[in-house]
Amino acid sequence: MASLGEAVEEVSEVFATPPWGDPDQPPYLNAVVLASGERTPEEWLDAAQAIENAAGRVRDPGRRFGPRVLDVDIIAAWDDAGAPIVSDDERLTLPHPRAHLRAFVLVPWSSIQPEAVLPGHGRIGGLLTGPTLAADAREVNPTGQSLR
Ligand SMILES: Nc1ncnc2c1ncn2[C@@H]1O[C@H](COP(=O)(O)OP(=O)(O)OP(=O)(O)O)[C@@H](O)[C@H]1O
Ligand SMILES: Nc1nc2c(c(=O)[nH]1)N=C(CO)CN2
Repeated sequence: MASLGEAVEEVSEVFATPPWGDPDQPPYLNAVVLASGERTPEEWLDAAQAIENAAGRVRDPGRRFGPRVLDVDIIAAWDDAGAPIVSDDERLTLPHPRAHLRAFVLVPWSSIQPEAVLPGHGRIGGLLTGPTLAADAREVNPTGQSLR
């Protein structure tokens, strides 16, 4: 967080979440950060990966959704005019291709920006109360902890 400095606008509290995609691992701790600034989306990804590397992130190619010490994803980005940035690039896909399936992303995001829209998928409140995610959302629990 300190490395993002004044770019940070809002930070959700930390939520305890059941592991998604690979159940044989402990619960995760997830939070969402809203940030702004002059960085391009690729520069935000560079910053995210630098934070992961500094935390000692090691990738296990045999375990796609396995445990990790820290994972920082770019969920969505908007240009200066407020238009969503869309990218099919493998290095940076925007919006994040699995964000709409993940209560562990949408519940923390909703807690700091309840009216937010995930580009291409609609209001996050609608996603969270829909048939796919409502049950998952009930298992995302606030911890009272803060990243700040
Ligand atoms: N929106 C994005 N945010 C973060 N990484 C992305 C994004 N789009 C593509 N990538 C690429 O995905 C690669 C794998 O990232 P990572 O290891 O964090 O995936 P993961 O966290 O295991 O899975 P997931 O992407 O489903 O959360 C990164 O090297 C990065 O270049
Ligand atoms: N609850 C939860 N599950 C996950 C998470 C995560 O951040 N939270 N990240 C993953 C890697 O993409 C795989 N599964």
